Amino acid sequence: MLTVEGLQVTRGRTRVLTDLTLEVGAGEIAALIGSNGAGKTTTLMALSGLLPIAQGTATLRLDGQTFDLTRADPAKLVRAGLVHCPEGRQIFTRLTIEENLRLGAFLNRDEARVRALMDEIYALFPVLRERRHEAAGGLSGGEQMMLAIGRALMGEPRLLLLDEPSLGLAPQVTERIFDTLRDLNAERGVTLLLVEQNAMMALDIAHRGFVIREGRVELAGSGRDLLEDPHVMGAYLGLSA
Ligand SMILES: Nc1ncnc2c1ncn2[C@@H]1O[C@H](COP(=O)(O)OP(=O)(O)OP(=O)(O)O)[C@@H](O)[C@H]1O
Repeated sequence: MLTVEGLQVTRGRTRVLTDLTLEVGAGEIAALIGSNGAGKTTTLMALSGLLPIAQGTATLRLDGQTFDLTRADPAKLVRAGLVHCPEGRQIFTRLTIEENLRLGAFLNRDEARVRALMDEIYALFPVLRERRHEAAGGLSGGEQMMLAIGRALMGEPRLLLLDEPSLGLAPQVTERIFDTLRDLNAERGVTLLLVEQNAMMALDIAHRGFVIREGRVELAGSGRDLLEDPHVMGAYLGLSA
């Protein structure tokens, strides 16, 4: 579904992605892991058109259509099903929960469909329904993450780029979020490309994992293989296996 080869991205004066190559198959959960500053967030931003790609190729294939991510119009990509749930959640704290959700469907003119999507998200995260008319800023960190994921789902993603869903959340809340991600993938067939500091959690649900270091993929393998590789856990992530 997604093929990236030799991707190079510069931020300021730094070439952050030096030569990034990866592949994500339809229906998979793929995880990008690696230490701070390795280039994980930059990868997602480049793929969704938020940062220019200096060199390399990035191709998305959906339903027989091919999109060149190095030059595609971001709105067209969203319409095709590439949705980015950014780092730090980026919800609108003064808007209500429902207003935030609606923003995720800004390209959708079919009100009945928008309502149906919202109902699906409320079924997934009932707390959002209960508080739908409240300002989103009053939600806890975990609830805000649910809202950020919900808003992304309003765009009916086929490929969801998800940046650090566990950021700042308590372990039980992170677990709940990861269970939901696993269900979204297994039951609704949403392909996920996940960036995570919490490598253990991410690799545990991922079909494929990529260890990023200095803007390139240093190691790739199945989630299970990487999880069981003491070299990965020790040398790259500063964790003991
Ligand atoms: N706005 C920016 N301008 C210039 N350089 C930046 C900018 N944002 C990030 N960088 C640099 O890009 C590099 C990679 O950052 P990136 O956010 O992609 O890393 P990451 O792997 O996602 O790590 P983190 O988990 O800390 O976000 C870092 O060296 C960082 O200093």
